[in-house]
Parts: sequence; structure tokens; C-alpha cells
Amino acid sequence: MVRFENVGLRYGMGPEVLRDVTFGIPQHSFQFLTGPSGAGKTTLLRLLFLSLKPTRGLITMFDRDVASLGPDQVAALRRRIGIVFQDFRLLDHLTTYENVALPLRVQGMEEASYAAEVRELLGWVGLGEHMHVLPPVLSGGEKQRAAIARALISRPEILLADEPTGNVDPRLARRLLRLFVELHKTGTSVLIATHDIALMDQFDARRLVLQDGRLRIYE
Ligand SMILES: Nc1ncnc2c1ncn2[C@@H]1O[C@H](COP(=O)(O)OP(=O)(O)OP(=O)(O)O)[C@@H](O)[C@H]1O
Repeated sequence: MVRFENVGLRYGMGPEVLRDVTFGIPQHSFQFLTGPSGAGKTTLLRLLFLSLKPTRGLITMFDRDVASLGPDQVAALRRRIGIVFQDFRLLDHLTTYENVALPLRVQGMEEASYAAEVRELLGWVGLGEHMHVLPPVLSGGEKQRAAIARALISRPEILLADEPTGNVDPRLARRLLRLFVELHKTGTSVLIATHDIALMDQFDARRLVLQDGRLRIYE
């Protein structure tokens, strides 16, 4: 589904943050992305979400060379990818329900066609009681789960998550991991960036380890 060949990235005139990164996201895969702080995990996710362009190398997604895509095609590809940002990016003036429903609303869908699904997903991530409150009154872990629900609502083919258990206790982290594993079982390819070794030890999956901008793969 996604292939990186010798991808390099530098910000402006700075040093290369990613060097010769080669890996793929196969269909129905589950992978962890890890490495020390500053190793380039968020940068790699931004390349995957097409919010950055590589300074060298080749990225193909769904059989397209991403360098050749125009803005409309980038938007269409992004709709096939769900992303949970480290800082959640919820809109504070919309309720939890409205935040989660937003990707469907912007696609022009009628509320009647998705309302039940949004409610069900909010229940699934344990936010059924908080559906009608605004994000500023949610705890860090609740915001994180709202961000996860928003990434899942349009049933993406690929789910990217940046430290999705960074703000929750170990019990909730295990629950969120189960949610990602369930999603993977339904056919979504999942890539989770995390520092949390205890979390990775709970599920046997390929580990992509970034160190000094280089990626090593441990099956
Ligand atoms: N917009 C930017 N402009 C310049 N340098 C940047 C920018 N964003 C990140 N960097 C640098 O790129 C390197 C990789 O950062 P990145 O955020 O990708 O690392 P990370 O592995 O996600 O770190 P963390 O685990 O702490 O979130 C760091 O040295 C960082 O300072």
C-alpha cells in the first residue's frame, strides 16, 4: 500500500533528519515505529500523511508516486488514511460528537446516515457519556480517545497514530492497544509510533526502529 525507497528529509537548510529510509506498509499489517526522542518518528508520520515532501527518494502510496500528485489527489489519498496526532488537534468549539463526525460532514454526508455510527464508536472508546461536551473539559486521555475515534470514523485503509497512549494510564493503554488490534483484524493497516516498550511487548508485531535518522526493521 505504501513504499518508501531511500527517502531522505531535511527541514530547510538543516541536517538530514531522515536518511535512506526504506520500508513499506503492507496490506493488513500491524507495525510499531519507535526510537529515541528526536529520532524522526513524527517526521516520518508527516511524510506518510503527505503533509511533508521528501527531499530525496521515492514514496509510493496506493500505487502512485506521491511527488506527481496535485492538491486534489493528495486530498483524495488522505481520505484513505486516518491519523491520530500527538497533540490531538480537536476543535474546541465543537462537541466531542461533532469532532468525531467532522470528517464525514466535510465529505458532504447527511447526519442521519452517520449519527448512529458516531455514537457507537464513541461508546466503543469509552466516551459515550462525554459526547456532548466540548474538548476543553475532557481529560488528556479522553481527548486522545476522541482523536482516535475521529481518525477511525471514515474507516481508513491505513491508521497512523503518534504516541496514542502517551496520556493514559497502563490499563487504558492496554484497552486502546486492543482497539487498534481489533481494527487491524478488520483489515486496516496500523502503524503506531510509540516510546512505550511495555505497550510493544503486549503485541507481537514488526518494529521499525529509528535511530539517528536511519530505520532498522525487526521482524
Ligand atoms: N518543523 C521543523 N523544523 C526544523 N526541524 C524540525 C522540525 N520538526 C522537527 N524537527 C527536528 O527533526 C528532528 C526529528 O523530530 P521529530 O519530531 O520527527 O522526532 P520524534 O522522533 O517524533 O521525537 P519525539 O519522540 O520527541 O516526538 C528533531 O531534531 C527535531 O528538532
